[in-house]
Amino acid sequence: MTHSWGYSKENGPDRWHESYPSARGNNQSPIAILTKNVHSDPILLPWFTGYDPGASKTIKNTGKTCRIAFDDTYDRAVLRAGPLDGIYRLRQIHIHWGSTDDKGSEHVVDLTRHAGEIHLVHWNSKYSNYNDAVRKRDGVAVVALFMKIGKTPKPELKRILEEIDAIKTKGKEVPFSNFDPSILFPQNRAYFTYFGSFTTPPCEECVTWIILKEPIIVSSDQMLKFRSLSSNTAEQPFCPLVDNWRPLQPLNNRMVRTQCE
Ligand SMILES: CCCCNCc1ccc(S(N)(=O)=O)cc1
Ligand SMILES: [Zn+2]
Repeated sequence: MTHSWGYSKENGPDRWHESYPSARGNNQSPIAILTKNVHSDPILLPWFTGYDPGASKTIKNTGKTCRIAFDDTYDRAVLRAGPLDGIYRLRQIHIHWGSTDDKGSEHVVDLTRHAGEIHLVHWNSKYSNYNDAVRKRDGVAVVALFMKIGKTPKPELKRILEEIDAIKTKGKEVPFSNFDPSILFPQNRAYFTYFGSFTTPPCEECVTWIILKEPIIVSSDQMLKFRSLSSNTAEQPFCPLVDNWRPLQPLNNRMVRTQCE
C-alpha cells in the first residue's frame, strides 16, 4: 500500500494488515459484546481517575480523528484500579463517529452500535515511555465512552465543539488548556473489560479495554459538528472526516468481564 492507511476502499481496514501485520492478530479490537456471555468477576474493582486539568495541551485534527493531547511526562493525569495493576498516565483522548447517527461507535453491545465512541488512552507508568509501553501486553489502557443520540446536547462537549472551526483541516492544531476529561463521564462507572488492541494501525495488542456500560447522551447537532471536519489538508479538496471506525474483529477465545452487581 503506497499511501498511508485510512478508512476508504483503497487504504481501509481490510488492507491494513499489508503494512501492519498485527492487524491480523488473535486479540484485535473492536469486538461485539454480548451481555449474556459476559463473565461477572468478583475480583474486579471500581476504577478511578485523577486528572489535573492543567495537563491538557492541544486539540488537533489528525486527518483521522479529533485528538486532545495531554502532558504525560509525570503522573499528572492518571487512571488506576478497575482491572488494572499500577498507574496509567493519560496521553490523549480522541473520538470515532459516523456519517449518520445510526453508526460511528467501534464496540457494539447486544447488537447496538452507537453514534460515536470517545477513547481516553493511558499507558502504564512502570514503562519508561509510551512507545515502550505499546510493545507490552499490560502497556496501555483505554477507557471508552459511547455517544448516544438524545434530544439534549451534552454541555461538557461544548468546549471541544467550540474548537472544531479552528481545526477544520488535517494537521491543524490549537492550544486546549484547563480541560479535565472526567467531566465527560456518565454518572454510572460500571464497565466491561477485555484484552485487545489499538483499533487503528499499528493495531498493537497492548490494550486493556475499559468500556463504560452507560452511554453519554449527545445531540444530533453536536455530531454534525464533528462531521464538519475535513480529512484533507487546507490545500486539498474538502473531504468529510466521517466513519473513522473499524469493523468488528473476532473475539476468538477471549473473555469479556464485568464487576458483580
Ligand atoms: C507505536 C505508535 C502507537 C500509536 N497509538 C495511537 C493509537 C492510540 C489509541 C488507539 S484506539 N482507537 O485503539 O484508542 C489507536 C491508535
Ligand atoms: Zn480510538
